[in-house]
Parts: sequence; C-alpha cells; structure tokens
Amino acid sequence: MSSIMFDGESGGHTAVQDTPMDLIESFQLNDFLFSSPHRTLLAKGCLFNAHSNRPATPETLDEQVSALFSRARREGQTNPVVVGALPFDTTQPAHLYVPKHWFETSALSLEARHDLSRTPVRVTPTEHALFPRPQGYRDGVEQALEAMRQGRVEKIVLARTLEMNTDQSVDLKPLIKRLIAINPRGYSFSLPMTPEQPDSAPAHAFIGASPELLVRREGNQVIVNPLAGSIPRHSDESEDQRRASELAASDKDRREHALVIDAVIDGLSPYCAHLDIPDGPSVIGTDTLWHLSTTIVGELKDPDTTSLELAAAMHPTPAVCGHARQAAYQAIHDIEPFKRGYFAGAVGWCDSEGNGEWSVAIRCADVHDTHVRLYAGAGLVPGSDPQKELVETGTKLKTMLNAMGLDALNTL
Ligand SMILES: C=C(O[C@@H]1C=C(C(=O)O)C=C[C@H]1O)C(=O)O
Repeated sequence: MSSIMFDGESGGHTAVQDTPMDLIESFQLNDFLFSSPHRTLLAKGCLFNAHSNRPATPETLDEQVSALFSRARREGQTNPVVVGALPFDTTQPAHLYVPKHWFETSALSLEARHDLSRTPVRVTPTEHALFPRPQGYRDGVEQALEAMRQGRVEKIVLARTLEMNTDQSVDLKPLIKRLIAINPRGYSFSLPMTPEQPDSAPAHAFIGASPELLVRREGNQVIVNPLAGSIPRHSDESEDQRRASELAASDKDRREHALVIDAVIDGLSPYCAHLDIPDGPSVIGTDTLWHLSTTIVGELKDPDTTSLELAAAMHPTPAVCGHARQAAYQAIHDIEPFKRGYFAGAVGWCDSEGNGEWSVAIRCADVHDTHVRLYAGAGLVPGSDPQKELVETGTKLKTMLNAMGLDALNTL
C-alpha cells in the first residue's frame, strides 16, 4: 500500500488517513493484524520481544508490560503498543512483543467486507486427521460428565483438534481477508509467532476469527462480551430461527452461560466502580452458530488499569475452561490428549495509555508452513450429550474451514 509511511527509525504509532482496507491490503506474513467490529490495527516488524519465561499472571504481565513500554520509550517511541497472546495455561509465558510500527483506523464496513469475501483462498490438504478421533472425544465427554457426577466440578470445556498437512505453505493474506469478510461481528486476527523473521520465511502464525470479546478498554470504560451456550445454525431460515429460540429457552445453556457471567463479574468487580449488567442473555449469530451473549459495561476505578491487566484478571473464564477453575483445569489436563497453546487464551493489543482490545482465542488455528492445527471446544455441564457436543465442536471448526474453502471436510 503506497500511503503507509513509517515515521523514522524509532517507529511507533503512526496516525493514518488510510482506510481499513488499505491496512488490510498492506498486511504481510509477519505482521500482526487485528480487525474487530470497532477498529482495525496493523503492526509491522518487531522492535523487541518480551522473551519471558514467567507465568502469564496479572502481576507478572503488568510488570512485563511496564518494562516493555519503558524500553520502547528509551528507544524513541512516543506511544508504543504491545501485541500478542496469553496462553490458555497461565503457568506458561505470554507471547508479547513491541512492534516497530503500528497503525490503527476504523472498522471495515459491511460493504467492504462483502467485496473481500470474494478473495480466493487456496488451501489444499494432502492429509488430515481429527485428534482425538470422534469416539475418543465422546469418551472424553463421558469422563468429564463422570467428574461432574462425583461433584468435583460444575462445568468443563472440552476441546478437540483437526490437523492437516497442505501441499504448500499456507498463504496467510487471503486467509485473514476471508476470515474478516465472513465474520463481520468477529475479532479476526493473524499473530506472527516469529515476528522478527523476514517475510520470506515460511508462515508461522496463530490465526482466527473469534466471536468473543474478553475485554475492551477505552479510557475509563470497560466492555466485556462473554459467550456461552451454543447451537448450530441451519440453512433453512425458519429452522434457523427455531434453533435460536430453542437456545434462548434452554435451561442447560442458560446454566452454562450464568457460570461464565458470575465469574466475569467476580473478575471485573475489584477494578470497576460500577457495572451495567443486563437482566439476561441475548442470542447472537456467527457464520455457523447461535450463541448466548451478554455485554457488560463498567467504569474503571483506577485509570491506570490496563486492558491487558483486565484480560489477565478474567482469563481463563468458564467459557473456555470451566468452573470451578482449578478443578476444570485439572480435568482438561487429564482428558485432552494435546496441548492447547494459545487456543482458548486471548489475542489482542494494549497501548501505552492502557487502551486495547483482547479477544478470546477461539475459532482459530496454528499455522506453521505446511502444517495446520484447528481447535474447537464445547462447554459441558450435567445433562450435556456427547454426540451433540461432537456436532457442536465440528460446527465450530467450520469457521476456519469455511474461510479456507474446505467447508466440505468432514468433521465428524
Ligand atoms: C470453546 C469454544 O467456544 C466457547 C464455548 C461456547 C459453548 O460451549 O457454548 C461458546 C462460545 C465460546 O465461549 C470454541 O469455539 O472452541
């Protein structure tokens, strides 16, 4: 894109007149792109990595980010930003870095998304496999339900993966464009795992289109939008509407949702002077599912609280882990046969004033050259049905598969 200009050696924030489409068009393999319903943010290059092996807890992250910002200022940046991801397992370090240059502008319009949806994407799997296999996942659900019957835990979010090898290195640019285009309410991201590498290196990124906002901080205002409770959509419009109504009335899904809302309120309350909490959830749609959704708005007590601190204080919510947290963590560790990494973590950015946006890292994939791993999980509470949870996770995988043009790949 011709209009993006870098402001000298030290880099930092560049106020741009560019349209969201200009930013998206200038995306290159090792850039961070975050496109939300509120803004578009593009970060290029890597001034330095956090390179930490400390756990991703609110306290350590707060210290790390202050140190990153001080160093960036010493190196001449006036309004640095930190971008990256929190892992699901907070005993592991976060992946955070200060980019050389960053640009932000408004959200992409619906018309522009429509144009973008025609972007051709070519991902050709040479082989693919579900891990665990469908029966293995159903068995895992039974194991989780048994732990709940024994009263050890009230909710467990159990995930599975789809692994594939492709005939050539995945091209991230058309893929992120399609994700943005077909998920207008989503938080679409491409986060480079090795942002210091030249763009000629093979793709190594965490990419997705999450419908779920962990937290947005704008000045003193804090906005969260937890989702929990889901039903697959249907191509027939009246059946689709019937399903939305079924979800709104489902006792099982409302219980699942309420656990998340209570935990989010507990996490936010110490930081907020007051919280606006709606009486009950509403139903929102993604390209493939209906979800129960609640938007909560709060007012910060201390304007120094950063978006990253708020994200870390709530993460992982019962939407991706379960309740009680420690028992759910343990059950996930015992039952899931793979490491989640940044899946079910959080992806986003935080500027030096503390503003920022962090999405829950779901409907996503690790891409490493010709290898792709997609993830999807589902919340289980007493009364959950293993086959329905298999179908729900299969439908969740479709967000990435649709963007890759692989809708026909069987996920069951
Ligand atoms: C865990 C995922 O999604 C989460 C689980 C949901 C559910 O169980 O109803 C709904 C939205 C997300 O909070 C996922 O998409 O992988």
